[in-house]
Amino acid sequence: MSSLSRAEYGKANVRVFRIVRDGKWHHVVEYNVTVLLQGDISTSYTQADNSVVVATDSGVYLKFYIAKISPHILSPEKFALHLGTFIVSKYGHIEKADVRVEQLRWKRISVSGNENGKEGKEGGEVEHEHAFWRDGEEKRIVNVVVDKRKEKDTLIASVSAGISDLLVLKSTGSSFTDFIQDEFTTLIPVNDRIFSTSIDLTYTFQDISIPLPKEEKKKVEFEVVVREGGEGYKGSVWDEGVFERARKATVEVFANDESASVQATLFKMGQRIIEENGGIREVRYALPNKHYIPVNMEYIGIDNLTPCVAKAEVFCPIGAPSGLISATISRK
Ligand SMILES: O=c1[nH]c(=O)c2[nH]c(=O)[nH]c2[nH]1
Repeated sequence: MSSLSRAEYGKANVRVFRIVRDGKWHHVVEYNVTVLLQGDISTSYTQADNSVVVATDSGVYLKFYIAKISPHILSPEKFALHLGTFIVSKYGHIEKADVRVEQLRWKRISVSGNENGKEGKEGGEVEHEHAFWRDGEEKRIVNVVVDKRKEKDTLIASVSAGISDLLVLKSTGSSFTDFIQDEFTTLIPVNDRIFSTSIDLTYTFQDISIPLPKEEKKKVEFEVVVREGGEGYKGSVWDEGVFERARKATVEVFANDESASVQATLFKMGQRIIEENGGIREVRYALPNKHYIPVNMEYIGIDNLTPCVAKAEVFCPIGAPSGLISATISRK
């Protein structure tokens, strides 16, 4: 005997690009959007009953639709909430929408003079009105789960956000000593080493509750959600500053910390984000320790390791294996 214990489905990685025109001053966002749905859909698996299926293909146009109509499109958190809220309130039998948005990093190109940009200081650089460049593979990540099962007449949304694929490296200011020495230990303790990682950060806000309007339960207006200080609103999920503060805290601690280990630096990063952002209840990092191995060049008659390994100048970056250091830091 067997039974269906969990089911969710949807369309993954729908690519959406949107321009918002403020006269000649354009804003652009590019998102990869994934939405997975749960609800009263089990018969589609167990009885081949497609009458309960919102086709994943429709999911593509639902995303384009909200990208077109949402006044919140430039904020990935609000866009994700708008999309999730719209879906669970439109389809009565869909109880939960799990929305993931990855925002690619398009930044304004700076140019000399002020022909096509905001007025800058004479001879200085100005931001261009409508020209952008991709600033690496880094992504801003948002995960929103909108759930209408938890409480009667209320949608509960959990919101987390963060960063992925932010590659950083420092060439000193990092050591790793005093670790366990036994018959398996080959690593040499060092007071000075390269520290490089690809930052994967997730911070989680307090849950938000969105009251369903009494008369028309099927038609939740997103405006209910964004009303500042609304019921259940306890933090700064709407505050665009959170992302920039969390990013700055992460890279500043990385750069300035005299690191005793990836673990110790990670904890300091998380502590600073919690301290600086009242609406965040939890921070999680996953940091691969990307190894750079000093090269022994004796084979070709060159000394690269004197007076010690820490003074090496030529290194071989290693793709795999890497250490993987992860932790969650929570508000007390
Ligand atoms: O910062 C580090 N933490 C570790 O747990 C570890 N293990 C290792 O081999 N190198 C390092 N570096």
